[in-house]
Amino acid sequence: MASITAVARLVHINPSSKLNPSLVSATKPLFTFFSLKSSYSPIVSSSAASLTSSRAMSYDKQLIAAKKAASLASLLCQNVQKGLLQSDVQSKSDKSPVTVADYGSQVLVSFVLQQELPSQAFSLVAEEDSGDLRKEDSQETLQRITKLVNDTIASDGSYKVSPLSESDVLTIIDCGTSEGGSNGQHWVLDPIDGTKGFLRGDQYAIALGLLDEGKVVLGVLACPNLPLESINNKNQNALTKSSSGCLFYAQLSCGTYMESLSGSPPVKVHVSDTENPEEASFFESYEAAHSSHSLSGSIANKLGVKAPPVRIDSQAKYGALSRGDGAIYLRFPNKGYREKIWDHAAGYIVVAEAGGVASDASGKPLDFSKGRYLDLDTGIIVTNRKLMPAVLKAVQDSLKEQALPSL
Ligand SMILES: Nc1ncnc2c1ncn2[C@@H]1O[C@H](COP(=O)(O)OS(=O)(=O)O)[C@@H](OP(=O)(O)O)[C@H]1O
Ligand SMILES: [Mg+2]
Ligand SMILES: [Mg+2]
Ligand SMILES: [Mg+2]
Repeated sequence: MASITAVARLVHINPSSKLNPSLVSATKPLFTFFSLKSSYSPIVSSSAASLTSSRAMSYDKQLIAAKKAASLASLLCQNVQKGLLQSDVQSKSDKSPVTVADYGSQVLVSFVLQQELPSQAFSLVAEEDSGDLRKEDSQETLQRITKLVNDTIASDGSYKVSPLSESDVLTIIDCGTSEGGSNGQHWVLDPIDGTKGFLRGDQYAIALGLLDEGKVVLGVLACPNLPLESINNKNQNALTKSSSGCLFYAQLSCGTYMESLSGSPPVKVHVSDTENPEEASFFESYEAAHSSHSLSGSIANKLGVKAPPVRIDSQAKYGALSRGDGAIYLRFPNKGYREKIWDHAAGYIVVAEAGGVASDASGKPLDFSKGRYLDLDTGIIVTNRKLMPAVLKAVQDSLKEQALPSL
């Protein structure tokens, strides 16, 4: 009952009335015209773009809500990063780190989306769950998250709600357990992508996407430590300059825009249009455990790429690629690793709407309709249309060589 009351209060419905059906996992489209969007293809051709442009306004409200949610979550993350305490970091059962900011960001995004879109069905596929926070020894951490969230909501001032209780916070975190899929609309959230980068004081992103009938139709990437200037390998010292951070956003058939997190006017961005692999610099994960640096090195050699790789954490790589800081993003996790949709959904549409393309190593487009995981062959390649055939060939040749027994 406590959870029903908590969530009911969030959307201003009478707690004594029946639970708003819109709060239960959404599987049906709200309006019939959403289902007409099935013509969307991850590689947006100009004809597909013109076919859908008359309906592209459909996600405007969701975009405004998503930008607000990601911006507020960024504030919380920036405050935590400034004064990171050891007790703010815990280890999840898979040994990956999670911080009070990951949880706080997830609560804020879920809260803002429900506040801003009260009449819409709400389904959220998000990285974090409340399991560890419900353990006895997490009481202090939960208190800290609750205070961080309440302080951030109060500092924003737009929501006249009483402060969230710890139980509200746990309930809201668990709004993120949706399985997603190919029916209806689902938000997809990585509350902090690049937690290791966040802990190092480096790059991280709040990554929020929206799926409609299994396709990504909207994405917002807040990158609080990414400068507005290019971070291409000639300008890597831009990464050490203080900056207000970047907000990238994209809506199906409407292009990709970037503005500063402090609210500068948006600029339309486009991926690099280079056709010459020798001029193309590439991005890869900072963490070698997340993506084979030797394999991408071999691919870059085959392509004749001259510049050294730019290694930064998180989907900030997709943001940087969308504005042409580099031309290729290569990602090759260890065999057996399953990619999650929240690690790519927002970044994917930010790049696709800026004119880029993404595929797995076999050339198949990324498929976000299969639930919480992406089903892929071997790795992820993101680049512009002109370079994709050559990059794909170099990837496949390198993978074949790697599979050969060494003499
Ligand atoms: N073993 C392994 N292989 C591949 N990927 C993994 C692995 N472990 C984790 N992750 C996921 O990587 C997410 C961080 O993104 P990046 O790899 O782009 O960042 S980094 O440069 O490596 O820091 C990171 O996202 P967050 O957990 O949100 O930080 C993970 O989902
Ligand atoms: Mg992630
Ligand atoms: Mg994360
Ligand atoms: Mg994580």
